Amino acid sequence: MNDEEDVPILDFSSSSSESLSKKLHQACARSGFFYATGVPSVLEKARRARKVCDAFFSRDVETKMRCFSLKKGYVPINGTENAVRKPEFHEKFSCGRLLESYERSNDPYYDPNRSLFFDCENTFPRNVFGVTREKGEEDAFEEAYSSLYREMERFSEQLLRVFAMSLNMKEEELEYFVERSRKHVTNLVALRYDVSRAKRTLKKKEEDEDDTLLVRAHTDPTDFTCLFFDDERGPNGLQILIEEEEGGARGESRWIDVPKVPNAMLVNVGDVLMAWTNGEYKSTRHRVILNRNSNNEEEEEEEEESRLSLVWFHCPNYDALIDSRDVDARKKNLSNTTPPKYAPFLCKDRTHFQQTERTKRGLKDRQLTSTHDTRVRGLDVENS
Ligand SMILES: O=C(O)CCC(=O)C(=O)O
Ligand SMILES: [Fe+2]
Repeated sequence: MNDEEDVPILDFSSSSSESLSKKLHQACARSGFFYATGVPSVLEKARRARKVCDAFFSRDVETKMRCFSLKKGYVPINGTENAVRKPEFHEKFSCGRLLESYERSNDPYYDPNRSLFFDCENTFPRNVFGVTREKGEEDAFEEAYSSLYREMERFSEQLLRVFAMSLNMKEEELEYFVERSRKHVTNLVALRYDVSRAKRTLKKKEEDEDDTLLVRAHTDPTDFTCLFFDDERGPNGLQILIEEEEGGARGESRWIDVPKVPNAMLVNVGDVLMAWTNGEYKSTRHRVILNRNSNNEEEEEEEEESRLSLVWFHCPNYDALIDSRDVDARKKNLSNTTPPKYAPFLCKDRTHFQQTERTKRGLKDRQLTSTHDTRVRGLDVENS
């Protein structure tokens, strides 16, 4: 199997098409990773958001720290603990739901005392501009970032409907996932990895495998995640673990590079959708390796090297019940269902935002991984 089959390209320009839903099913059941094309307005907004992020990250730390916030704002290098993305090699800007104040105050779902998902407001940088060359106009950070956020909310609804179609759900049930995501818990995160720093650290050490990673192997605690990369460099070091199919050598698996596809957005299935589909859709392990050949020596002397990815983490409503039997019961062909592998759970009990609460209670981070542990953490029955 080649990389293009492992990460197929799906055209979303006509989302009602049967062939899209078939291909989506294949992709999600095989590697859980695919590229979405035919989404020009998403890509245009992502390109603008990247520009303002570039402009923001290039500012000095003191300026960036004006919008410091561990949850919704800027986090500098070494600013937080994270078992997956190494804190010493990345800084980030994180943004949550763009709620109107009347929504916050009138709906108990958003009550900050009730949930830690909405207990903090966004903190946007001020006076950051990124020149969009084509039009010669300037974008303010908040405007560009929020407009991608809203576009991703729209695309997510479209995608959730196609997920329902691809699972062969009945016509009248195609809103099943959308309905459970009306008050979604989402984060749009800009991650800037300091590649030069990681390379310098690596040179000074006896390296082991972990030293060559910017992001350790993990699965996402979302229903799905979308990623945007630099047009020229592409996913630059992002790899996914392809497990040998049944009949292949037991336990055999191999890391493959996610191929570069211009004008496309990468999408991957997370743990929540895997549980919802009773394991039919795969939440595949991925990691980011330090691409040591990405700059030649001369350039390295002159230019600091970095890697910027924009990541849309999507989770359904925090009180959504994730129960594969409920999904199965809405399918056209009821005889195709399998006994549930995962105990039903509320979404809020599984997402990694919940780790803040777990840490307070002295519980281990579910994201902690090693190359030898079980493929997906936290979804086992006795744990729920
Ligand atoms: O930055 C990337 O390319 C991947 C990040 C990632 O997988 C994550 O944060 O979950
Ligand atoms: Fe991830």
